[in-house]
Amino acid sequence: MCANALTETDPVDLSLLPASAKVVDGRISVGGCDLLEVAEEFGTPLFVYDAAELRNHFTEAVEHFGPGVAYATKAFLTPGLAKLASETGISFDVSTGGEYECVRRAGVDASRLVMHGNNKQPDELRRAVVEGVQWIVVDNFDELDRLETLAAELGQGVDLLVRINPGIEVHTHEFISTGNRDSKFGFPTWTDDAARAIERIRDHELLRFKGIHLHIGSFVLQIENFIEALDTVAPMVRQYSPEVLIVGGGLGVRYLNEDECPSFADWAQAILAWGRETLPGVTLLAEPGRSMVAQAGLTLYTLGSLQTKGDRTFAAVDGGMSDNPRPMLYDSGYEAFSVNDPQAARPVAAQVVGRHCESGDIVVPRAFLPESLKVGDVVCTPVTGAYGYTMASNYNMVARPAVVFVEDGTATLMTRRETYDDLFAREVGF
Ligand SMILES: Cc1ncc(COP(=O)(O)O)c(C=O)c1O
Ligand SMILES: N[C@@H](CCCC[NH3+])C(=O)O
Repeated sequence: MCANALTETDPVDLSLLPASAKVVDGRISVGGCDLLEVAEEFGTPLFVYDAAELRNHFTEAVEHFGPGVAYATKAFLTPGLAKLASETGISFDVSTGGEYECVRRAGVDASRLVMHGNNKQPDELRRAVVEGVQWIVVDNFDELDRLETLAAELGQGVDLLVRINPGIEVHTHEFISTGNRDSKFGFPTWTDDAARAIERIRDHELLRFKGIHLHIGSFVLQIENFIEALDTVAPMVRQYSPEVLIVGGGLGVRYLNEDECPSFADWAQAILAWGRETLPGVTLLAEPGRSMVAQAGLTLYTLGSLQTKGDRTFAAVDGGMSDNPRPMLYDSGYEAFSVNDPQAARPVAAQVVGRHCESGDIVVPRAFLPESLKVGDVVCTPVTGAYGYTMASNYNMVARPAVVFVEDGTATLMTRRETYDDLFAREVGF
C-alpha cells in the first residue's frame, strides 16, 4: 500500500478511470459522455471503453518498441477494437483461429499477426502458413512435427519463434503464472528441450528460426521479475543469435485505489535498457494485453437489490460472473462507485454480487459504497477493460452485454447486446 493511500470511505480514485473522466456538478462523464445517459441509452450491464485512451495505449507501445510490438488480443477483442488498434500501427498476438479471424475481418494483413497457442489446430496452422503470418510461436515438439509436415506439403518457408519456459516463479496468481516449472507452456530451459527445438528448426530446409519468445505470466507487478526472466534466457540468446527476443506481456494494472503498479513507460524502458546493455543487436519486442485495455474500460450495472443480513450487506447487480469471472477465478478485487453519486464518500462495506445461481458469483468481494445508494442506481466498476468481455459466458442463459466506445462526446455502439435469438441461433436438434 502506498504511503498516501486513500481510506476505505474515500470516493473512488478518479485515476482508476480513463484520463478523460470528469465529475462536474455531481455527474460523471468519460470521453465526454455522461455515464448515466450512456447507461440509459444502451442498457446495463454494459462495457464502456474510452476510444482515445485505447488509442493512446497502443500508440505508446508502438512508440517504445516499434510496430513489431503485438497487442495480445485475448485481453479484449472485437473487430472494432482490432480496427482501432491497427490504425496505430501495432501488430497482433492471436492464439486461436477465432482471434485470427476477428483481426483479419477488421482488415489487418496476416503479416502483422503472431500466432500463439499451446495446441494450435491443424487448420489454424495451415491458414497461418498459407496467408503468411509474421511468426508462428512454436510451443512443443508435436507442433514442430506438424509444422515440418505442413511446410514440406506446401513447399513453403515458415518463420518461427521458439517459446521457451525459463522456469521462474513470479508474484501473480498461480493460474496465470506461465514461465514456471508447473506451466504447460513452452520448451523448458532446465532440460535440453529448448536447445533441441531451436537446433531442429535451424537444421530444417524450410523452417526458419527467427527468435526466442517467453511469457512469464500475467498481472505481474514487479519489473524485476521480467528482468530475472530475461537474465535467465540471455545465455541461450547469445548462443543462438536470434533476430528477435520477445519478452511477452504480463504487466499488471491498478485495480484498487491503493494498488501500485509500474507504468507502461517504466516497464518498456527497463526492458529496452536491459536489451541494449545485455544483448546489443537483438531486437527486443513485447506483447502487452491487459496494460493496453484494462483501464480504458469500465462496466456499468444497475442495482437490483440492497440487503443487509446481520453484519453483511449485499448489493446485487444485473450482471456478475458471466461478464466478469475474474473475482471467482483469481480472487481479483475491484472498486465500485455509484454513478448517481460519483463523489460521495463510501462508508458502507458491502459485497457487490451478481444475478447468477452461485454464492461465489461476486463482482466486487470487498466494496465500499455510498450511503445514498438505492435500488435502480447505476453502479460502475472501473478497470474492467481486460479479460472481462473476452471471458464472458452465457451461464444461466444470460445474454452477454453490449460494448460501447465513447469519444468526444459521442457514444458509439460497437457490439450490440446479445438477444435470445442469438442464444438459440445454433440449436438445430429440436
Ligand atoms: C503468450 C502471451 N503473450 C501475451 C499475453 C498478454 O498478457 P497480459 O495481458 O498480462 O499483458 C499473454 C497472456 O498472459 C500470453 O499468454
Ligand atoms: N485471464 C487472466 C489473464 C490470462 C492471461 C492469458 N495468458 C486474467 O484475467 O487475469
